[in-house]
Amino acid sequence: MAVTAFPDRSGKNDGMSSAHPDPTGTDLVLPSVDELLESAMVVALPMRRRFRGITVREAMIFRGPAGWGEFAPFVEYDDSESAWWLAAGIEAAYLGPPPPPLRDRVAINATVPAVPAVDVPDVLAGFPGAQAAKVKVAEPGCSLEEEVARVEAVRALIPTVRVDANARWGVEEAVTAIRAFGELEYVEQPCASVEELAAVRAAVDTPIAADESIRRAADPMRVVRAGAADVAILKVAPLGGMRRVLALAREIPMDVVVSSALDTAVGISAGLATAAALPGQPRACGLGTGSLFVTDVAPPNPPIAGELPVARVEPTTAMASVASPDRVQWWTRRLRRCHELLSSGRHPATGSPGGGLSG
Ligand SMILES: O=C(O)CCC(=O)C1=CC=C[C@@H](O)[C@@H]1C(=O)O
Ligand SMILES: [Mg+2]
Repeated sequence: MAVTAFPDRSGKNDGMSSAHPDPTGTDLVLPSVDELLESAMVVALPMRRRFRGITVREAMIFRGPAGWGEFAPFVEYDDSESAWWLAAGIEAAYLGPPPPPLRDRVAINATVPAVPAVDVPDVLAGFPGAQAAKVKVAEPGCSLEEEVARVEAVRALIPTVRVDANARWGVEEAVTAIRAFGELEYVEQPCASVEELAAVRAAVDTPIAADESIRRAADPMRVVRAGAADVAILKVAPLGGMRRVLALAREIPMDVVVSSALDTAVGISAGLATAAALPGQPRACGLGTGSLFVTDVAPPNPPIAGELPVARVEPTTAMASVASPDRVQWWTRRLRRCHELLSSGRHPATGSPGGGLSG
């Protein structure tokens, strides 16, 4: 039973999507939840600034024969969606990174939370040498003028600017904002639906990137078939693992940008290993979010000349803020529920004929 490439997530088909079986597929038996819990640690990482509505990032990491894996779906995600993140963590810990690495360093973009323009230089100082920057916009409570000022403050230091609205605009609002921001590399997920992305894409010259329309979709390829985006943002944890991201990247006829799910250094190492296996000259990846943490599960690893090394990570609890007992219990229960979904063989991340992560 091999680790599959990218099975259809819609649940409508019991087979694979047209993704090619991973040529490096390796047999993998789902470890028991008790085995995972033997090495599991739950951390609560303090963040330098509010990002994605949080100031503390909780995560569970565990060790397997191939290294460390991460299980850190955002706390509001349900078990069915969270099970994809567990599949990714188990792949990293029990299979390790996919071959072949085509590079040993990966260019990363700076990530700018929804900060006032005056704070932008301090934020960018955490991403030395970055040649691109992604700016959070459509922040509740921020005026368009404040967001234009944030984008312009970033562009003054890093000319290649992306923005990410996290699906918060309607079509008209998106078009107005995009025109106000001026020259952008792309706009990530301006609206929620594929249809709205297509409408915005038809109305502006700025390229559109799809993120939530891929990582939170029953069928990640629908945005591609609808011609609703120019760039695909791929995240290892929500999409179920490194091999599934690479299989999806082979399927998608557009540039892909591997980005973080606000992972600890463990999850970031999986993202870097994935980006390192992408053919061609990938754009800068959204894998620099370690700079947003005050402490991580491994020593600080700031980018050098805008790049991060592709390397395994050996966490040390000394570096991390171990979570409180009640949060450890919450994550332990969540792991058990998601593991049950995976071991049932009914979850689309496992058990698909021809392979899969299965019990
Ligand atoms: O892409 C980046 O520069 C960093 C990653 C990033 O922006 C995100 C990580 C996790 C969840 C989201 O808030 C956000 C995104 O939507 O891409
Ligand atoms: Mg995004």
